Amino acid sequence: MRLVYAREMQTLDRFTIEEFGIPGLILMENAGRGTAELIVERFSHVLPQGALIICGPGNNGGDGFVIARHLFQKGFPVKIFCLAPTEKFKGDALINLQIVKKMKLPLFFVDSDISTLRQEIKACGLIVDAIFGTGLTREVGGHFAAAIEAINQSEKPVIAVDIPSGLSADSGKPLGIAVKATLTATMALPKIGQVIYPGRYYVGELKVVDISMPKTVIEELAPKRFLLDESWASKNIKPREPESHKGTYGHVAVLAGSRGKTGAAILTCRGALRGGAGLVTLVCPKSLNHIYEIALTEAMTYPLEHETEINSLSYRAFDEIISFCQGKKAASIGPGLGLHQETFELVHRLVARLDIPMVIDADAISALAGELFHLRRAQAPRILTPHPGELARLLDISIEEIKKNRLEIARLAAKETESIIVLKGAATVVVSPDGREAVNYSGNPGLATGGTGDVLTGLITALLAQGYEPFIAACLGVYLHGLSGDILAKRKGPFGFVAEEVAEALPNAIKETIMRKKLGSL
Ligand SMILES: NC(=O)C1=CN([C@@H]2O[C@H](COP(=O)(O)OP(=O)(O)OC[C@H]3O[C@@H](n4cnc5c(N)ncnc54)[C@H](O)[C@@H]3O)[C@@H](O)[C@H]2O)[C@H](O)CC1
Ligand SMILES: [K+]
Repeated sequence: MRLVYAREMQTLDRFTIEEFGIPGLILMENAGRGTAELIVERFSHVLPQGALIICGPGNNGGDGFVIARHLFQKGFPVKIFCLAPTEKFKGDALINLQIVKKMKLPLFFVDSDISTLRQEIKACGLIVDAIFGTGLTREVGGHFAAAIEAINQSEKPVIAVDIPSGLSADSGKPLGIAVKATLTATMALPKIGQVIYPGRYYVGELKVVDISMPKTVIEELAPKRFLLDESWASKNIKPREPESHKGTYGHVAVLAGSRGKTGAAILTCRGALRGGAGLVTLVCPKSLNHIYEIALTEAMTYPLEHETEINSLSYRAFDEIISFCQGKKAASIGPGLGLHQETFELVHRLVARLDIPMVIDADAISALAGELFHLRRAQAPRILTPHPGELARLLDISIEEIKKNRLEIARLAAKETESIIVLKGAATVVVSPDGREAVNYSGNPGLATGGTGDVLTGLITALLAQGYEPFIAACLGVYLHGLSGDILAKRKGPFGFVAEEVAEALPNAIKETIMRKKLGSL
């Protein structure tokens, strides 16, 4: 599903109305009817106590009038509270206000004194928040803020129309105050601010309402920005053909590990194996080989003579590594690699010269700080998987700057490095230099434990080795990795599971996603 900013949504809206001639009133009717049907489906147990629809002055309020009308038609008691006088309403919203007036639905107008509204909030079964949608332009104040505060204190089920009122559809931050919804019924497409933090806290469960915006409008005009959820993943995962063998799924080379950090190499191999690579070989310093021979069963090792005094790989092994990688389908480099100058020199040369797709993580990202031109000389796709600290070092900016707008900075990084950027965190974003981007919707804080990044690196490399197009490999890896964490959070608990288990749960995540694909095709 595509992800949009408010202004992009408004353009799609306008195009639908002006180019396809679908009147805004039809869109509003579909928006309101679809939301009313969702409310009946999910909240019929509290509807008999009455639905309280709170409307703002714009088309979001207009949606609210349509919802009230449809709930009334289905026999449920409704009460409509308008936070603006009739003369403030225009266009489709005004038309729907006049309809509910003619139908004599219970309709009240409030301004500064919201005492009546407070009483109704206490007495109702559920609240429909139709105050502001994508037209929110400034900090919420006055009686609008008081109403939102009363809604949040009510502990009633709250259905946000299009977006929780007060939440910025773009930044995902509240403009002063925002409704904390139980469920958000968003029109046509999810908005960026709903799927990143803190927006996700305010949205509750997110459901998309089809308002009959023509598919071609979305496919041709909507930005190539994707929400990585189970529907996206089930469309992009490829089930296996019966006539296949290890070679079909590629041989992954892992360049990782050094003294004291052998676990990172082992976890990367585990991620690659559980991610479906046909074969995995760990290229390692000879002095550590005996450790890996014991720790790794399904993965092979390729021990190298040349190593540094901290038992890390050295550029002196460059030629040998290049010849070993002939015929391999993809490589991981970085986890636990060490920060030795000779290792950094090796990273520079391999990133520029190794002509197979490569996932660059951890110490290999640190090696590229101030050396981005090696990436620009790359002869095959590069995927970088930094956490905010690593990206801050790579771009020589502060972590605060990254936290302020993760997607913006990831775009800058993709451009500067001419590589795909996976900026890990809540929520992980994937940005490609060709303009495609994605926000991950799976995962949870239980994944914030050492080594899960190594598993992700191996997993993405395995997907590259199986022939997934690099941007898809990065997105599918991020999604499956997060889903593994969700499976573990359900099965074991909100945190306390470890990286090894995330690798082990990958087959379950793959199964769930493929099952969903099969169901989707039924
Ligand atoms: N395809 C679709 O997505 C459709 C969406 N619909 C609904 O329309 C709204 C957007 O409507 P719009 O009139 O542009 O704005 P809002 O209703 O969100 O409200 C803005 C309204 O309020 C005023 N305002 C803005 N900020 C503040 C503030 N802080 N304090 C006070 N007043 C404020 C502003 O001047 C406007 O008048 C969308 O979200 C959907 O719900 C269509 O119904 C169907 C198609
Ligand atoms: K709203």
